[in-house]
Amino acid sequence: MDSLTLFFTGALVAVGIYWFLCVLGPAERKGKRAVDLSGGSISAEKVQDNYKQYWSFFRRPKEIETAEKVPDFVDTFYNLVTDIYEWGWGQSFHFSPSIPGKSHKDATRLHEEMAVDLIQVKPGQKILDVGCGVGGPMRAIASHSRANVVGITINEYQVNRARLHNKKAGLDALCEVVCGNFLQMPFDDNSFDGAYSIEATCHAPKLEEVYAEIYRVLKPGSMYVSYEWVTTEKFKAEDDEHVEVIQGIERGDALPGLRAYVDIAETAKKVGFEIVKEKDLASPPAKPWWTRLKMGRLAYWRNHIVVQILSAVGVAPKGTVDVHEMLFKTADYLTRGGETGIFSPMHMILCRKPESSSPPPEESS
Ligand SMILES: C=C(CC[C@@H](C)[C@H]1CC[C@H]2C3=CC[C@H]4[C@H](C)[C@@H](O)CC[C@]4(C)[C@H]3CC[C@]12C)C(C)C
Ligand SMILES: C[S@@+](CC[C@H](N)C(=O)[O-])C[C@H]1O[C@@H](n2cnc3c(N)ncnc32)[C@H](O)[C@@H]1O
Repeated sequence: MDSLTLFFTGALVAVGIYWFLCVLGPAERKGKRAVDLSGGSISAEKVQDNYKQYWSFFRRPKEIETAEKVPDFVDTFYNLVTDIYEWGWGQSFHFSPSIPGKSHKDATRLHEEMAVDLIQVKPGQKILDVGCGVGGPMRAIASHSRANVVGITINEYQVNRARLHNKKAGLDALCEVVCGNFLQMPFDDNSFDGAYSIEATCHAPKLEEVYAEIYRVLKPGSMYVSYEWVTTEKFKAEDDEHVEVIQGIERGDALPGLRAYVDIAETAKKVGFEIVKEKDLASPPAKPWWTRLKMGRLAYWRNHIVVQILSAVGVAPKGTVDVHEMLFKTADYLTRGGETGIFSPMHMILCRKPESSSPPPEESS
């Protein structure tokens, strides 16, 4: 073996060890390894077709006419992305402002705890997590508040992941997960002491429908807080670059059209809520939420190579490469949305269901 061959063999072994330790290793601790990437509840051979269907549906979010089909496509989206999210981001599928001196993990947890502090629940009370993902926020919130949390998600694969994580964390006595549509929830009227949604109701084709459902299941006098995805006052519909960024965010995140920040409180009032507080948690002095996305760019390239190799050797389903590429591009649109200030993923609204709840005013036709 000449010295050049020896050098390249050594370099390959070193890269292999680096991948094993730095790529597969840390992900394992988060609960998902690259070699376990799947299409959620979709069988491996159908992942590519499902991705194509998803893409043709959400390519033009503003033109989605059949609102009834949205939850099904959102379900498909989460089958396609859940493992990649867990592998590359962790168990909390949302953003949080950066906090100097704190890790992403701590900043995420503090953002979640703030939600439950705002709705002022007591230990033992029952609260609802609307669009709970694999339950990262639910576990942080249950540990912090000692309230009983019931989470709902449309995606069955996430239900199984969340239940597994709850059990592993020893929190299954406090945390329950239900598979269902948040537009028609399988819960009784006036049955929860509080509710929260973290970056989830943006998937509802009509915000009014999900807010009305949350209002229905809350006990009178109890509170609901939501972190909403919105376009801010800086967004100008006549600016082509703004439109490109917002459409990029909608396509890559299964959104049937982003809402303007002014619509949030209007909709909450319309279904009967009193508005207690409203604040864009992304605005200064909060530190940028998108730095975590920017810092990950090098890791995304590395991940892309890993996904390509795993897909080529048949470990990851065909189509995983397309999904990963879509997320790669989405990360860029989200970063541009943050840097330009035209988009916020954390427009916070805190509402109360009045003590004596008269039915909300009828829509005039
Ligand atoms: C609230 C929603 C999801 C928000 C975020 C949790 C996700 C939005 C974009 C996702 C990602 C983009 C790039 C991926 C990267 C290419 C890959 O290698 C590792 C995973 C990513 C970082 C991934 C992680 C989750 C996001 C940041 C929406 C859907 C309403
Ligand atoms: C971006 S994830 C956020 C998850 C979680 N809140 C978190 O922060 O980790 C959005 C969640 O909303 C859920 N969702 C979207 N549309 C839904 C619907 N119609 N009914 C129930 N859940 C839905 C998705 O399944 C997913 O779990």
